[in-house]
Amino acid sequence: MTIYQAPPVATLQLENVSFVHRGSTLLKPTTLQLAGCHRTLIMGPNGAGKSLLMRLSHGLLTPTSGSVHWQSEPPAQAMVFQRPVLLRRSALDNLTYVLAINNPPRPELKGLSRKAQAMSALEKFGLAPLAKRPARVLSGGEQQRLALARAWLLNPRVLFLDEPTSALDPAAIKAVEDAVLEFHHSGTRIVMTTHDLHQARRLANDVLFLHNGELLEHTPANVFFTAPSSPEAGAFIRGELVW
Ligand SMILES: Nc1ncnc2c1ncn2[C@@H]1O[C@H](COP(=O)(O)OP(=O)(O)OP(=O)(O)O)[C@@H](O)[C@H]1O
Repeated sequence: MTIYQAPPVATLQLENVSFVHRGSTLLKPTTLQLAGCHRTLIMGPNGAGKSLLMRLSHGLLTPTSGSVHWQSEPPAQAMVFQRPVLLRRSALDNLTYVLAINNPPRPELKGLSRKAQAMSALEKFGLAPLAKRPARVLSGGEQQRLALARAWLLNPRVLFLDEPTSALDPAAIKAVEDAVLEFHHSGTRIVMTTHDLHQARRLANDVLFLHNGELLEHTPANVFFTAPSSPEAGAFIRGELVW
């Protein structure tokens, strides 16, 4: 059996990154470093700038000022959204499509046809019986697993997830969390937003806490949950209304 050892993940560096839209500063100048293969959870109230920070980090948005860079070659990256964006095709075809435009395959799938690679991803995420079903009629949880299967085929070294479980029931949440842990165990760095404190406690190695477009904390999870340094994070953890 070949054991695939993932190489170290490049460090992401944000230097004074801000985002201004029509005169409003939505993200104040932010400097941070994400090093190592950790699971980083981004938390904060609605409108705090969590998604913005993630989209800027992933390169979907250009900062108004400052710079986003990787300390070596930018790694393969994928992003999973709250509402998965799927093509009007079958579940299987959604995956073969992404394989047709992205190379190379995951090391453990090398030598397999695109269809066989896609089927193996569907099996991995418990979707094989739904392979022929149109992706858009799948349930919310199934669609999210399909989005994760698609991300898995891209073999990302960094996976960004923007509130991937906010519309899901407990069983579907568990399936997504298991998948996140499996990505991480296979050497993928995780960066994820959530509103769910229990989920953050289950998954986080470290936490970024944002409030009103400002990064107030970047701390190891155990410190964040027991001794947050900002009053806003303290109130947020206690479940008090913060905005
Ligand atoms: N591309 C954009 N252009 C202009 N404004 C934006 C853009 N993206 C987000 N915003 C605004 O920036 C603010 C922060 O949005 P963001 O989506 O980052 O918040 P969030 O912390 O993820 O909130 P939620 O928990 O509600 O998802 C909001 O007022 C939003 O309307």
